[in-house]
Amino acid sequence: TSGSAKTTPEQYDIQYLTPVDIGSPPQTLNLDFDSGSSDLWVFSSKMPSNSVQGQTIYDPSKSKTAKEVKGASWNITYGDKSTSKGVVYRDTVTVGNVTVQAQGVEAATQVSDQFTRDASNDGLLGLAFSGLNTVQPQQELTWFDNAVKSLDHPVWTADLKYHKAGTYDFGVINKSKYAGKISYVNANSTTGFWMFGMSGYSVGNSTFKPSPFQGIADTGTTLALIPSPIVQDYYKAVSGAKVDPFQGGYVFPCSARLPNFVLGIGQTKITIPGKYINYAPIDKSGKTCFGGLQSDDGVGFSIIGDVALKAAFVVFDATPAQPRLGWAQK
Ligand SMILES: Cc1ccc(-c2noc([C@H]3C[C@@H](O)CN3)n2)cc1F
Repeated sequence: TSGSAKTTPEQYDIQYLTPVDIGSPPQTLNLDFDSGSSDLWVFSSKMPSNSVQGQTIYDPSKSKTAKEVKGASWNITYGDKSTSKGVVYRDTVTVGNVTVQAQGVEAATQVSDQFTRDASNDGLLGLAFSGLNTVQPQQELTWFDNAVKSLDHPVWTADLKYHKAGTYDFGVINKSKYAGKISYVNANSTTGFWMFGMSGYSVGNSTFKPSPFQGIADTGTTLALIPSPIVQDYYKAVSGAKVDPFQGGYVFPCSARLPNFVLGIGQTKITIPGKYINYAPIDKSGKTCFGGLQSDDGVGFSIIGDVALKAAFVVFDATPAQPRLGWAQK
């Protein structure tokens, strides 16, 4: 089998939400597909009502196929320190006409305020490696790891777009979605992440600078967090750019012209258009804007999030002997 699901950006492409059918009859929730984590968790009927503000909840008592996983619990913290936790059911989960029976569905009993405030996000579907799953005493597999046995190929692809809907495909590499050839690099999955090496970068039309660094492909992170010397080099070319400690990174006048940023990955180069890096105004005045490229200081590796991923067609190839990431222009 193979399948395709449309994914739709929230304002400023802060995250992309994808419809998922859970249970029988199907309850459709819009989830944040996150290649940087490995829990499938949802807003649920088990939460206090005041922490549900506009989201769609999963109610296992209304699903004929839901079975509680007795004694199981989960608890997760994301990069921005937001958290959620709860109990576990197994139920039928369908994404883009690919169905998994008895998928671990983690029903939230509590979520932090950042989740409650995001009315369009009904939970997350983790697409990192299952070793990062937080369910105790026994880890659950990700939806993809359960689906892979029935997929034509052990792959899924991300075709995210700037300010418009894209697609996640499972089990197939759709040639109509990219241009030229796909360039593959090995992924180091021992970290549980889709970790890979980049060879260097260039700013605008300048010469390519060899500067090897490691990063993770993270569909759940909005921006691209890369080594600070590279970020410094980029914003040197943006008039009026400066680090604003109160905003937590580089800002610049919204009227500034932003150069393209090129990432060297394997045999290919991915060009991130300057307009993707003019991420969003910091306030309603629209005078000052926040950069889509920021420093990865404090993380330990770079986080190649949506600002970069939306400039490419990305293949997450989970071939057991050697996972790898494929990159193509589009
Ligand atoms: C309110 C909220 C907060 C965080 C996230 C979130 N989703 O994916 C990620 C990144 C960071 C790393 O944790 C794994 N991938 N962060 C989503 C939210 F809706």
